[in-house]
Amino acid sequence: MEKEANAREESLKMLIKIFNEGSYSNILMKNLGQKFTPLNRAFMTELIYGTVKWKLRIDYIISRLSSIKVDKIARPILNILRMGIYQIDFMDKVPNPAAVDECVKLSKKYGNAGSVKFVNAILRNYIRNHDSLVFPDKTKDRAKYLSVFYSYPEWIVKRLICELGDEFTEAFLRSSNDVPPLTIRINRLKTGKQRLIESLTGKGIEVREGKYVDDAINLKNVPGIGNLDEFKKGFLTVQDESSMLAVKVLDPKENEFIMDVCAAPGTKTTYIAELMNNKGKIYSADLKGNKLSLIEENAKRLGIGIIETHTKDAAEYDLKYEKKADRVLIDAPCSGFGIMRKKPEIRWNRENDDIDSIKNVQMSIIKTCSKYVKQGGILVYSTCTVLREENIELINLFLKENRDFKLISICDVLPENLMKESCKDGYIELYPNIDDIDGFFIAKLQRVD
Ligand SMILES: C[S@@+](CC[C@H](N)C(=O)[O-])C[C@H]1O[C@@H](n2cnc3c(N)ncnc32)[C@H](O)[C@@H]1O
Repeated sequence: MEKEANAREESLKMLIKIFNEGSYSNILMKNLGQKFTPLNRAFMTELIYGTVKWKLRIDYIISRLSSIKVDKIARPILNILRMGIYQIDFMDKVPNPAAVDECVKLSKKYGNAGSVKFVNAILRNYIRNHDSLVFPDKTKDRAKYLSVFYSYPEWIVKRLICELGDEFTEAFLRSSNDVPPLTIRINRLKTGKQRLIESLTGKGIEVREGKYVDDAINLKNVPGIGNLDEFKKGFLTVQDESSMLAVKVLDPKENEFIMDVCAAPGTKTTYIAELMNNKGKIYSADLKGNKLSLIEENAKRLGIGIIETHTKDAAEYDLKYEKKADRVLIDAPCSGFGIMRKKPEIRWNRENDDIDSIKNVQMSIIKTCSKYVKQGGILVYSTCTVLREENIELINLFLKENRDFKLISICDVLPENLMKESCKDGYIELYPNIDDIDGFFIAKLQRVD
């Protein structure tokens, strides 16, 4: 019990870091180390990710119950309330009285007698009147309703409705709140699929083969992936199938020269190297020099020796590489709306005005790095977002001004069960609600002048 109380307090501290200091939930969880039992880690993971995801809906609930405006409630107390409402609404295993008691205990420590009363009253009131809670009217203001009910900022909902339509947006928002499986990629330089599956199942881990990529395995009941021997020995890498598909579309070959220009932390760079059988050369660069060590550590762990890392702004031209690369991968910085299942705070960290500046960076990068592609060579542009203005619309704008590039079919490199109309036109849009993997965009271009 004592341990569980600590888990709640640590969760509170992490929520304050996420909401008030812009920290990322996955990085905070990774840094927890061995401080908590696997059971408590699982509890904290659900509590933190869940509270972050459902913040807007929870704040709406608080606003209906509280006489104090949500933004006037002291930060720790507000986050205690958020955790309490999340437990009452979503964590069936926590009895409601226990959720209230634990929140009251926390508010004693982080507030005063008034806050204890306040937290107690709001949570008990919510339990009593849970069923009579009224959400915004879905027939009057669809965007507002979707925003509150599924817990996304209204501007994101509006943008999505504009691009994807009403029904599709609702399905997308719903599934972007799901908990995704933990997907890993087998490192075939070091092990085989059967061998890895056997050693993981031998540890009580539930294993299911990937849906689209032969190198993908979905795992359940993993007690901390970084602690597994299989991880330490470099037999696997955590990677979603969408991200693997971008590399499948790039289709790297042994002894080629490949440029991955937005590469950190190197998930795709290292897959490229594995598919090249660790033969050839990979230029792997990122704007943020402090992230290069992640690529280098990953490469070392996986037994890869063909990667050269560089700190480089991909929007700045380097004449040295003009028409030198067999293939260039631009895994562009983007709004990230395709991966909100894994990084729920993305929705709170972006603003409407950010999209235009993101698009400007994407366009500068593609204009610059396309120059590195040799005659007949390949350029793959990918993002982890579903906004078409960052995806196919951006590619079409680029192609208008760059007649020496054309989109080419990707039917030959994708599995049958993923074939979509657009694949023959050289691109694919992936959605969690349709394809059951991260939302992604992948386009394949060839230099043809
Ligand atoms: C989507 S992430 C890349 C993920 C990576 N490809 C992987 O699979 O592990 C985009 C990366 O682009 C980097 N970035 C942002 N702006 C950049 C720029 N102007 N030039 C190069 N890299 C940039 C970010 O630091 C970030 O690491």
